[in-house]
Amino acid sequence: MTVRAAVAGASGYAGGELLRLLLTHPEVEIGALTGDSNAGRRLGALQPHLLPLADRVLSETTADVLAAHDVVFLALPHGRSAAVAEQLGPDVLVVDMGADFRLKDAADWERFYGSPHAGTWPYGLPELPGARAALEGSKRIAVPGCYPTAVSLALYPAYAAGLAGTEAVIVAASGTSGAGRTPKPHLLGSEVMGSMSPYGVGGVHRHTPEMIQNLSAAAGEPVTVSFTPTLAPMPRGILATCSATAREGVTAESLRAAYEKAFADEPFVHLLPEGQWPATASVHGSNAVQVQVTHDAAANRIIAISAIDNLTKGTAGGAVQSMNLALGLPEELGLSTIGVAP
Ligand SMILES: NC(=O)C1=CN([C@@H]2O[C@H](COP(=O)(O)OP(=O)(O)OC[C@H]3O[C@@H](n4cnc5c(N)ncnc54)[C@H](OP(=O)(O)O)[C@@H]3O)[C@@H](O)[C@H]2O)C=CC1
Ligand SMILES: CC(=O)N[C@@H](CCC(=O)OP(=O)(O)O)C(=O)O
Repeated sequence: MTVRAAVAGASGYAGGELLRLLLTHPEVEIGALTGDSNAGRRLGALQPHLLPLADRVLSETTADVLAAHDVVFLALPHGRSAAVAEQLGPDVLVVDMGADFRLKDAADWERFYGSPHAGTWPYGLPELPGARAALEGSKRIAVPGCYPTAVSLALYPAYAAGLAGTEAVIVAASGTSGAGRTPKPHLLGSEVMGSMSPYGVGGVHRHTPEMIQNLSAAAGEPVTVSFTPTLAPMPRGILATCSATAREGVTAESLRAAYEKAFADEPFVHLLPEGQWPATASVHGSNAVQVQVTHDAAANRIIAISAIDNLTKGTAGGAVQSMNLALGLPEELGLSTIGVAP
């Protein structure tokens, strides 16, 4: 089976990472590439690391250009996907890497994104309970946000096994590519290098309701999330440090057993050996997720830490993994767990 794939947002970071993966996917042929301000430019001038596509010229992002493909990936800013998606036919597989179709609760969407809710699509985090069944054969996929990917994978086994209290506290560090390619003063090298800084503090970050949605579903009861993101002086990577009160009787051993069971058959999620902790450098450019968990007995808290590459498992790799499931291809096709180090 060869599928023809179009990529909208090919000049951005998420679109560039997606193309890097699609170039080595054995069943994908790369079709139309589109941009906005960069329409008309050669991809080689914008994504020089994608040598085989250097002479491709970006088109305008219109439904006409994107239609007539088997798969359309939308790597566009929030709120831009829905208008394009609604013009694409029901037979086209549409994979939205933005947020437009992630949230189930319309009120949450309106509160955090400030626009009318477009709808909800099957959620592209296959590792969550029940997610694979919803993705298989689907023609619409909502790829998760990068922080919710890291946090949900770190904590869902503890919630699914009934081991964690319902108030999760998360501090996560992200590399600057998480903020996209549009220039902003706080992303200047001189602002970021040699410094770490929090942002979106106090329950206002738009990924908070997405984490609540995932963890509450795993727990079977409402979970609250206190989420503090921080910007780290590195181009890629997320390290999510997550904690919750341990329910009575929880030990490091019972936690480990729950996580071993949850991840036993997962091709991309790796519970590290005891005593070894996740590091962003270990998953650079790979679709792997590193997780470690323990019980802080003195504070009676579960501590779960994950590392992902925000551009790979955090968006483009998750999109390809979900596409594979939707098309009935092997889930791991075109994806690697091999990183780049040092
Ligand atoms: N970066 C990350 O780690 C992650 C990103 N995502 C999501 O992926 C999507 C893209 O993010 P990212 O690549 O980081 O962002 P970038 O800013 O790097 O890229 C944005 C892309 O969208 C295009 N674009 C901008 N405005 C419009 C518009 N009005 N209509 C059509 N196209 C437009 C840009 O085109 P041009 O350059 O030609 O103007 C560019 O190709 C976002 O929804 C983001 O939330 C999800 C998870 C992680
Ligand atoms: C460092 C940084 O700024 N990160 C982005 C997360 C981007 C992302 O993954 O997610 P979306 O698809 O929801 O935009 C942020 O905090 O807004």
